[in-house]
Amino acid sequence: MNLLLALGGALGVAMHHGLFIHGEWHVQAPNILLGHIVAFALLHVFIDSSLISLSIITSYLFSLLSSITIYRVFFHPLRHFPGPVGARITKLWHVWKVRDSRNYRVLEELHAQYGDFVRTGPNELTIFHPDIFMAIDGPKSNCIKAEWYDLLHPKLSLVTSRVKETHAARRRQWNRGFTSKSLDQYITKILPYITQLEHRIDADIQLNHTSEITDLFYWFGFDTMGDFVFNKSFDMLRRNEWHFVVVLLRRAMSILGPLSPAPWFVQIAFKLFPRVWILGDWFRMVAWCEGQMRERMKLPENKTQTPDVAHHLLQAAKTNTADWPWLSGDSILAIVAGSEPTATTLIGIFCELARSPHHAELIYREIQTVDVCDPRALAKQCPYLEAVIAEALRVYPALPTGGDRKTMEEVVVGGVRVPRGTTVVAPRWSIFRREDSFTRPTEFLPERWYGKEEMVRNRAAYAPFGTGHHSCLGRFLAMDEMRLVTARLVKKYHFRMPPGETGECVLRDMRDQFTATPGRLRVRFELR
Ligand code: HEM
Repeated sequence: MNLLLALGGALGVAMHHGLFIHGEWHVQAPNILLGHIVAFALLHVFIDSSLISLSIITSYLFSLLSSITIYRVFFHPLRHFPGPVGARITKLWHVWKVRDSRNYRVLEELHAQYGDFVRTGPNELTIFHPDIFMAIDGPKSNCIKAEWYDLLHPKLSLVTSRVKETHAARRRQWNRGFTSKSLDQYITKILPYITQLEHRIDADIQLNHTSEITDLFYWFGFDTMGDFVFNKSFDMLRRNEWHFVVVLLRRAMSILGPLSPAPWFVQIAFKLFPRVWILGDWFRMVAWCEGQMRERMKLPENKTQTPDVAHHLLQAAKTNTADWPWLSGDSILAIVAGSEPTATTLIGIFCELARSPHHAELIYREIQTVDVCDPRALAKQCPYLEAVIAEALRVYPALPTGGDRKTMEEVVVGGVRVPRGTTVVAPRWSIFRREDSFTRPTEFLPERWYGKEEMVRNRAAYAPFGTGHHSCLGRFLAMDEMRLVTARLVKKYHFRMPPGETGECVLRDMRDQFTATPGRLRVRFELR
């Protein structure tokens, strides 16, 4: 018996030092879990005494977990970095802390307590230093996307692609859909949705209703992206109701709030329980998107129609079947990447304009002589509008904490050495609110981007669209959308908070699910 117990213990240590300590295991997590369950069951069958088999299993698990804990606390290359003890041992600590999907708040508290470099996981550092964006994504960086991006594994997509060369090749394909010629063509696609948005607001005014602007901006974001990706709008603005697939998508995304800190947990949930609870929503949504892309592939090309983002990807897939597996992952992530961040920023802009109408009046003065359907003219001639958008991107970051990277060699940030193989988190929420980088950082002050530039003390601390080879591909499209929507609505309406509303709940109730989900905003519109 004692020998068997010792063997169980030795196997636990051997599994840790011989296997688990090397490389990544998150994708295999479901198989590891199943493998252990099967091995334990077999042990139980082959050893007559349940007491002996249970003792061996306990001894194995105890020594495996103890070995992991001792290594992580006392011998890990990150052991000298400060951070909560629980976080050093397991990411389950973090999962528990963000069970209400407020990771940006958890990290902000850790920042206040431990400083600019915090060990937030056994192998993870959260870095609040303003140089971090350039260090992990700048031209000299060798960092890759971290384990989190295996979310869709084995599906392929540009956003989740972790191999540098594969990502670069796919990004070249995508770039064809974002040339300046394409962007000009997209304007004709965006404008009808702004008209539909106005119709919704006009209907609210006629009925003397307050507008649910959160819903309206989400509908706008998803309708336009539906058109850009499937050549088919979700039609929510026109129908005045949520589309079931968008509801499924948003419900499924909510799982990323609590589970994002532990990618292995996500793998287990998605692979072992695909039909359980909101996970089923994810798979139904994926199946729907795949169906849309298949239908679209069958349609003959319509030469008179304005090409959209997916047009270029589909053209490539028609001649090269190797591109096929990319299409469904890319379509889903383009919908998510393109609609939610734009909606979040628009909600932030209109929350601030409704709260302090003088911002809207300054924009109104600027747009008097400008064509509000021409984003190029707006960009050139309306610096205050640009400043309002820039400040909204800072105060309402669309990716508050998401975007983890992994160092492939030692990286130095602000004089601190970050070891090779570390997962690095760069939380925009906190970095965009650094006192040493922005004067009065928690206030919405567009003048810091126009007129009072000295209020931006360190430009490196601002990267709302990311930077370098992993930066946002749709940033120019997003900027055009935000310019057009803001200018058109400011030109047509006065707006204010309804009685009893302050707009505070937009940030107070914001959830962090990789992309931000702001709290509810209601605005009272009147025709000018
Ligand atoms: C205000 C609006 C937007 C903001 C703030 C924003 C921000 C970002 C950020 C920070 C990233 C880097 C994510 C990461 O590190 O994983 C990103 C990536 C990306 N964004 Fe956006 N985005 C916006 C709108 C859009 C739009 C309209 C599209 C259109 C399709 C888009 C498409 C993408 C794509 C494809 C990527 C992945 C790029 C890559 O991995 O190479 N985004 N975005």
